[in-house]
Amino acid sequence: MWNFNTNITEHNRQIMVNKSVEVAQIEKEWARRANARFDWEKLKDSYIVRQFKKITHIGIAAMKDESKLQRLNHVMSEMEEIYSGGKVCLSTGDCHALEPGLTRLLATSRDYDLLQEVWVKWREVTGKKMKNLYSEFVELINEAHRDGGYSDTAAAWKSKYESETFEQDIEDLFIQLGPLYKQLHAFVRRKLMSVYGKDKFPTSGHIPAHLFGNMWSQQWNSLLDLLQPYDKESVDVTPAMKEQNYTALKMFQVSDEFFQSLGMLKMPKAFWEHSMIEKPKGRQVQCHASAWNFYNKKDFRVKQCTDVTMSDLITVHHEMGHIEYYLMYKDKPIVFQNGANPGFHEAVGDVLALSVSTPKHLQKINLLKNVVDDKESDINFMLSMALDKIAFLPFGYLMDQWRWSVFSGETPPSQYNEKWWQLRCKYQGISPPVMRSEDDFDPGAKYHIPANTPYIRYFVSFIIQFQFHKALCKAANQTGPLHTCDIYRSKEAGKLLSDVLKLGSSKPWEYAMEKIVGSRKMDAAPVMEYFKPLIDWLVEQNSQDESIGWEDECPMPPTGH
Ligand SMILES: O=C(CCC(O)(O)[C@H](Cc1ccccc1)NC(=O)c1ccccc1)N[C@@H](Cc1c[nH]c2ccccc12)C(=O)O
Ligand SMILES: [Zn+2]
Repeated sequence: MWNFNTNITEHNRQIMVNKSVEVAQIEKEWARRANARFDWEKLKDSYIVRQFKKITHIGIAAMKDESKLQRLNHVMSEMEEIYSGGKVCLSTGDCHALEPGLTRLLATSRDYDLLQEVWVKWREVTGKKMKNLYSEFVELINEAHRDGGYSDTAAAWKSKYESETFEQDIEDLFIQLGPLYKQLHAFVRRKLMSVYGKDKFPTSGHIPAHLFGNMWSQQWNSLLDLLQPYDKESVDVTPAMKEQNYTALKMFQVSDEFFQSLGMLKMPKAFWEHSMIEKPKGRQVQCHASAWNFYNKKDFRVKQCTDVTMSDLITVHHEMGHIEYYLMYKDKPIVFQNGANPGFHEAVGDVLALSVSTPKHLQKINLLKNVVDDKESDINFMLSMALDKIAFLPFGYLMDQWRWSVFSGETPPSQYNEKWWQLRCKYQGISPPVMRSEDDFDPGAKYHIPANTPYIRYFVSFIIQFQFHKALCKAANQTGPLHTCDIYRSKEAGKLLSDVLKLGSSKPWEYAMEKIVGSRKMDAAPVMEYFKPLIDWLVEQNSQDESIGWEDECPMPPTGH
């Protein structure tokens, strides 16, 4: 897997596909033995029962027909290759890959037509090319999970949260945070109208999807220079990082130092020796960031095509959070070497990044100079955080709403793109800049769809990371508003977090949640508390805006163009 992802060749694909079939045989045999020899569900020791449960739930390896498993792995590697090889040639003559070229263009250009060309062409060279592969993939992966005892793939994915009410809980959280998103959406829409002209916006209230500075409109922090309400030093420290000749290595060292300041574990030698932290020249790699566990208690790696930007500094913390979790549970039985639930694994690094992002912390590490502590600076900062964390919520929610409907059969291949845009228009209040059809396959333009990586974990993470942040700030004796808290150097906060990370998946996640935050439920209150001053400010800013919100249905995109 590592070799294929860091050097995509036919040779490495063959090895990877064959290897995964071989590993599946072993997992299947162990699961068979466990079930044949023990009536383990009736055992009294819940710790033992839990281990048996993990041994017998082996994912797609359960596929009975080996040649179908071979085909499934091949189809997945083909989709990943299409995505990672995606290149877009613009009418300017320049050709770019997603990272860093298209990402930089989308983040910095304010040219409506150029942004639209990048948005359309990326979808042509990725999603459009994998539509048939994806429908074959859905059939095969559903068969694999049915062989494993689940009704479909969605049921297998949801089972990781071990909760009958999981879907309802998620929906409740999304509804609870909807008004906050609507306020932010109205504020951003008004500003973008003043930049691009009202005539570029549909009367339905939607915002054209290519104007957010992000390929998927999932995080809007690249728009901060347009949106920052008060003229103060920008909290986007990308210029300072470039000025100080930051390198990818320096960014990882900054993150490593933060973890150590909490008394948490530093990166082992192998991490610094084997990680791929920059895009290599001369070979095709999967640039989407990821953190790898080689299950030998020594070898842990990050693969990231790091760009020297603040956004990537945050992603560095995200990936290091995965590695920190690996290190914390490395001495647990293999079956427990996982997050308490997938959302926990995604939250670790982001929790630290909430502290790193504060102006006072950025000043501590010399990336901001004359930080003033006044209301206007506060609003600027909270807006920048909302463009990352609040803007993300509907996207984090809808990705698997779409996939669950596909796996369950509710959305057939003939409606893949229609269903996708229904959700995008309804939940995000965005619209496609040009006509879409079923020849397109826009979900495939987002890494996690061809990579078959579940996504609701990020929605869960964006909620629980604020619960963790609040609890760690209390442990660090941080008084003052939640959004100003920086847990840097707090050994108490570090211990509170470490003690839970060490559990891995050996205890139900509600137990782990209770150990950190004192309650067993996901709760949006800390998110609301963190953004409270901004919410009041946005409501006041939007009070003249008669049209908060948008119609459920997608508008007709402009013709011509
Ligand atoms: O996809 C990622 C980061 C990649 C990952 O670290 O989550 C990576 C994805 C992956 C999963 C499986 C195979 C290959 C890649 N996940 C891991 O590396 C990972 C590690 C341990 C356990 C589970 C997943 N972030 C999401 C959204 C996101 C969440 N937090 C963020 C912070 C900053 C920027 C983006 C995000 C995105 O880009 O849409
Ligand atoms: Zn992650």
